[in-house]
Amino acid sequence: MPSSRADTRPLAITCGEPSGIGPEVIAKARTEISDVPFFVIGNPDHFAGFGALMRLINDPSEAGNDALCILPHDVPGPARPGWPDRQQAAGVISAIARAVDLALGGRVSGVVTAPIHKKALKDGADFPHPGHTEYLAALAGNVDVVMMLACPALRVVPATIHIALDRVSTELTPDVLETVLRVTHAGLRRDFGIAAPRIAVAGLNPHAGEGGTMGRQEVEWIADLVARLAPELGCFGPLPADTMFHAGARAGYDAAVAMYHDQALIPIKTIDFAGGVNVTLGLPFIRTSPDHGTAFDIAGRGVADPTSIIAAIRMAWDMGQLRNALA
Ligand SMILES: NC(=O)C1=CN([C@@H]2O[C@H](COP(=O)(O)OP(=O)(O)OC[C@H]3O[C@@H](n4cnc5c(N)ncnc54)[C@H](O)[C@@H]3O)[C@@H](O)[C@H]2O)C=CC1
Ligand SMILES: NCC(=O)COP(=O)(O)O
Repeated sequence: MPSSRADTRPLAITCGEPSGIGPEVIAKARTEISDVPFFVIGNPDHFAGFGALMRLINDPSEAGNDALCILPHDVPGPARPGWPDRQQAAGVISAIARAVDLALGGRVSGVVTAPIHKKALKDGADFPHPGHTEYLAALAGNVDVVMMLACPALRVVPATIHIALDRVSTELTPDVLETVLRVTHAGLRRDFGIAAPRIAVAGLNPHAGEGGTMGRQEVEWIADLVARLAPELGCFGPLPADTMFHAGARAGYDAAVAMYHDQALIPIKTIDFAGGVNVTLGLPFIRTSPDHGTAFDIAGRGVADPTSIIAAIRMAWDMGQLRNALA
């Protein structure tokens, strides 16, 4: 029988890159959200000066809505806006691992990650992953995950994520695409409450290959794969990517699966950069993130817009309530 009780566990927010806009937007989010308990894993010094009342906690159970609650974590040194410190990289990474431990242990209702600077983590701590998505999948036991970017007007999934363009056509295989479609379908049902998702699949090549004249993947395997999975997963395509994101086309699907990073992220960041949320589907816990990065060019100026992290916090919270209600 579905549970009628709310999930009252707080969300854990990871500090992300201290010299980016993460601390500022987290603090701003706290001043605007009064109905979601959350706490940050990070160095309290990095969150001072952004207008939020702060309270240090020793355990997630002490988190509330009254202040920006901080679970202190060893991310040493001051934050210098726009200038990442190599000595902070290990702490930024271990804060993510700590949040995952709390989530896997059932101590928090979900994890929201503030932006990391991938190169700073590589330079400072030889971070072997291209982003959170891949790191979280590894921490969770190498599960199959997909990256979804979601806003009220559009949900998109890149089938390949942080790889160079010249690797896309070899790394995009039938197995990869089938897994992405399955994880996307399951995520739409579980976390977005869509009973029978419709998933539009983009072609890889211009005009979805134009019958094989502009690329062969569509006629050689993508169309057959999509057709085979259609009865089970509600997928259709491949569609020409250049014409599947206008408003009329978007009305025909619940999510679009694109073949590579920019094919998916350009439309959503154009439509709703402020309100987009990055959500990882397939993990054994909830994870969301703002769609933007560390924005070094504006860090420390007080002008960062918290809309995306607010949407990320609300989405994680709502997903937690939905999962709890259905448990
Ligand atoms: N979830 C994550 O950890 C993400 C991390 N990144 C990382 O962030 C770093 C910088 O990436 P960029 O491509 O420069 O993208 P970015 O999103 O950091 O910045 C792009 C442009 O948007 C502006 N902008 C971004 N967020 C804003 C906000 N909240 N308010 C006002 N203006 C905002 C910036 O000032 C900049 O002009 C890279 O290392 C990238 O990998 C990027 C996206 C997500
Ligand atoms: N372009 C999206 C991005 O970089 C976020 O990636 P992740 O860190 O959430 O895997």
